[in-house]
Amino acid sequence: MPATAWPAKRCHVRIRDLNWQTPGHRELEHVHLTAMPPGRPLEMIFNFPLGVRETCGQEDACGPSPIHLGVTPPRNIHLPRAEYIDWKSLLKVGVMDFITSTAILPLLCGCVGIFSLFKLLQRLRMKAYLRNAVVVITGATSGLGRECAKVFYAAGARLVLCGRNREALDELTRELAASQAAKVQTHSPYTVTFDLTDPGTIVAATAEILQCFGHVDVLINNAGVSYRGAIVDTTMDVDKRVMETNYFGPIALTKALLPSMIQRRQGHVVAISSIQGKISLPFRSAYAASKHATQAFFDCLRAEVEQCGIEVTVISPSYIHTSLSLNAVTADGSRYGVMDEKTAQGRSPVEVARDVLAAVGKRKKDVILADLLPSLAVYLRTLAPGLFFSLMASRARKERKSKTC
Ligand SMILES: NC(=O)C1=CN([C@@H]2O[C@H](COP(=O)(O)OP(=O)(O)OC[C@H]3O[C@@H](n4cnc5c(N)ncnc54)[C@H](OP(=O)(O)O)[C@@H]3O)[C@@H](O)[C@H]2O)C=CC1
Ligand SMILES: CCCCCCCCCCCCCCCC(=O)OCC(=O)COP(=O)(O)O
Repeated sequence: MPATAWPAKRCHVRIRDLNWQTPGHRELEHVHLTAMPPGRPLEMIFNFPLGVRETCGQEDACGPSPIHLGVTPPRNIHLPRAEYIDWKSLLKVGVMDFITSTAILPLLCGCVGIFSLFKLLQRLRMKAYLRNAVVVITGATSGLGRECAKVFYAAGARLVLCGRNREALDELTRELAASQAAKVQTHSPYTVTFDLTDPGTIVAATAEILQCFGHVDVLINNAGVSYRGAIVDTTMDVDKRVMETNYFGPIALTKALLPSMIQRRQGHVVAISSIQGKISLPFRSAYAASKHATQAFFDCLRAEVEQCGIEVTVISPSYIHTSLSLNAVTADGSRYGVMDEKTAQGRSPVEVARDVLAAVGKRKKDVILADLLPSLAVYLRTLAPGLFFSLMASRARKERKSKTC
């Protein structure tokens, strides 16, 4: 359509943010340029405002109406080159061309095939790694430890279940024996009772385990206790108790088993830490400190024993629905005894146990098991510490207020 057929009415021309005038100073309104590879005739869509009816060389057009000008834009209409090209449409056409071209389909199929094969091999390797492996789990009487016992049992591991409560360990053993879910050959677990705050019992338990099995393939340091209290009110005995349970106990157990692992040039040490091993929350001082120490110790260990063929995995979960808050110790050493809302809303321990199994099977080094907010908090602590500390201070003010009011 020649330029003379453009609407006689005064309209505005708008191309993205550009206003420009047509030859003869007639203004068009809402002209949209569509796909126009260089050298192709210009196509314009005249989009008249509601209520304005106009004949744009077509029958009574109202609203968007494409007009193929059949000419290149007049010289006195200056449009930047980019405005001539609808990149989206061009990209779509390009991608479709690329996909339907002869090479890409076989290439895509090949990639999917290789990826599936890789995943299959990874699963087989993981299964082989855990089948018949001697796996020691501390804190198996409750929460995450109990669920870990179930998933590692179903994977065919030879379990050593540790805890302070013999009855609870026996009950778990009966439950495992009654479960039918396993697809592989399972092994009746061995149970050992000891208290992580008592170094003597740790040494004796290690000797018992090594005497019975000869070696340990995987040690899962899961047992732990949390804490609720203000630093100013907390006795040193409480700080020590939390550190003994969460830090000194697990490292004593690890050190007791390490020589046999080094001798075999094989073994895997797992630490169930916490997001609070990476960030510190107010009124959790003893717990956060013990988890930070755990993270640091096992990071050092990983570096030191890598050349001996020993793997170290630190797992940092966010809230899990267990008895952790109920069992937490308070500033004066008494049991907190409250199921916190955040704990109750936490992930199911079954799911977390499956993630632990996968992390161990894949020999991961450091795993965060958390939603977006706690994960972001970890990065914020590193990238914008000032902002993170302000957020924590305001959290402390709010929490203190809710306690006193
Ligand atoms: N729940 C959560 O929100 C989160 C938990 N974690 C971590 O997960 C791990 C498991 O805790 P979870 O299952 O949640 O809590 P639970 O309280 O349910 O389980 C804790 C386990 O640790 C054992 N334990 C505690 N003190 C000792 C001790 N002195 N000696 C030997 N065993 C002891 C308990 O044994 P007993 O039955 O004898 O008391 C119990 O089996 C902990 O390390 C915790 O820090 C990490 C992030 C979040
Ligand atoms: C860019 C925006 C970033 C926004 C970040 C805001 C910071 C918000 C703070 C989030 C804190 C998450 C805390 C998670 C704590 C946690 O998961 O702890 C796990 C435990 O070990 C639980 O133990 P507890 O005894 O405390 O129940």
